[in-house]
Amino acid sequence: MKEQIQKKLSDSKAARWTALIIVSFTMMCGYFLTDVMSPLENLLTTRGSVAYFTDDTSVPTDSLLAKMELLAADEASPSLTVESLEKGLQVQYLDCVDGNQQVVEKTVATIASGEGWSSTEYGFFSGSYGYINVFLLMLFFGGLILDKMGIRFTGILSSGLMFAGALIKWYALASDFGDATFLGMNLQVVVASLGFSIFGVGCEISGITVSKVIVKWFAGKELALAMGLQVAMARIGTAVALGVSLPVARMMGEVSYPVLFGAITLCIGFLCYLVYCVMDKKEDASVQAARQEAGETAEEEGFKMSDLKLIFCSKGFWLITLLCLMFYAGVFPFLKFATKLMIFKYNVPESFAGLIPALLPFGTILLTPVFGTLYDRIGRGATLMIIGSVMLTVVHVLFALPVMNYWWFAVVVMVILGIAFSLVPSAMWPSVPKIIPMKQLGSAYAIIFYIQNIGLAMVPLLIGWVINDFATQYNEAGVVTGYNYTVPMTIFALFGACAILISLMLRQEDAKKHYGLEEANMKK
Ligand SMILES: NCCCC[C@H](NC(=O)[C@@H](N)CCCCN)C(=O)O
Repeated sequence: MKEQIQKKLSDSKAARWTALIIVSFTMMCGYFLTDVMSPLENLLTTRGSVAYFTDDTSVPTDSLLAKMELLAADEASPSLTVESLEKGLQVQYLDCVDGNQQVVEKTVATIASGEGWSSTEYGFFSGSYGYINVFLLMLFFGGLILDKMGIRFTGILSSGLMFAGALIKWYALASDFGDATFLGMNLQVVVASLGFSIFGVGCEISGITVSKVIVKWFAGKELALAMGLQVAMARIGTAVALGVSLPVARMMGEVSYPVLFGAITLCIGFLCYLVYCVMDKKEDASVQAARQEAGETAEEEGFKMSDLKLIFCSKGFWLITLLCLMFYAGVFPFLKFATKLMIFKYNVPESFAGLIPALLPFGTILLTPVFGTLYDRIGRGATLMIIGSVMLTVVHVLFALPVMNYWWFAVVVMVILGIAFSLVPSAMWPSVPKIIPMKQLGSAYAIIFYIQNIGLAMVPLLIGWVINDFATQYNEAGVVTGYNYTVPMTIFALFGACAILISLMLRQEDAKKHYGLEEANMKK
């Protein structure tokens, strides 16, 4: 009789890659929503509506109407209103071209309404992703819930929270709050930030859940490649958000439409996670059956609070956590301000400005799995993290330079940042299971994400305030004329410098404790 060996579902290549694609899709939708507002900074911080012309230039409608009135002053022209400006309308107005007053003729492509937020309010809103996670310790509890209640319950809860938060954010942006305030802050900013905070809780808890899902299905197999592919799919979400959000908002004349689209995709992501739960149940059943066949009756011991001690006492764990804080503080918050940086520092036309930051996640889509495979097969994880941190620092120093303000230079620098942003995540995340055992992994990822969220919450707040108070340039009439990005970009470079230091310490610690960070992941 042929001997039958009971196999786990995850031993099937098709099954484990299917599970990966499903959970990665849910995360991709989350990443789309995370950055969907980043390219809209300029529109959000514009007061009143803006007329965009077919030649890709734009003028606030108030100023356009004034310039049109000026030209029509001595003619018996009908009185002009914002409502009379519409798509396809040919307008003539007096404008200063090369120092001379000239009559300019243009065609209106679209009218979009700005929200009139200050840079500080925009920074507050961008950081709100992490407020509940940080101040209500939600990520910490999320890790405990994950280790106690399991992957299925936690994933459903967190993807539901992402969807709910996205709906609140959309409601805030689609509604007119007039001049209403809450605790002295623009009410629209407050409600949008509340939605983004709730979404942030869901997105981060989904992140740790998906990490645990991947370790469950891929441990001892293509772990780093799988993690790299999950991150690559997430980056598609970020890239699409950065690339299409502004054109969509301009076309629809409203900042809320890209968010509505994001909320719809999150609903689909939620449904996908339910499908994964069916697979997860089958995997558990197959593991149970395989154990019984092998005569292993003892159940794996559950998570205990005392297990946290092991995590907190590990120096390697703390170094990875601090590296994560510093490295990510130099990337995700930077993306929130990158589109406006392209417009004002590198003079990129507004409709293309989001495409240059979008190069960053696009590059990582290919490179993260490549570096993941490299780590799986050759090792050198700690060294990859050092190289990535050096590149991050160089990039921000180059962005801080007051010279070389050419669009092609910004493209080159962004590509380098893309390589750095592939190197560090593809080596850092698969290194955590080498330091912390599976049983405490949910809590370990949660603590790392928690500390990382302090950066994701506070850095946009800091940079928004710095741009508002130190980088904005005004003319004598108090009108904003441009921005000087030297100080904000120098702050980002400092995060990179800290990341270099920490990654060097991590390699040293690895050599002492033999975590195996420089060794290959795949067992031959
Ligand atoms: N297996 C862990 C993968 C983590 C990927 C990592 N994500 C994060 O660090 C999140 N805490 C923050 C994501 C913010 C955008 N939603 C990544 O590199 O994206």
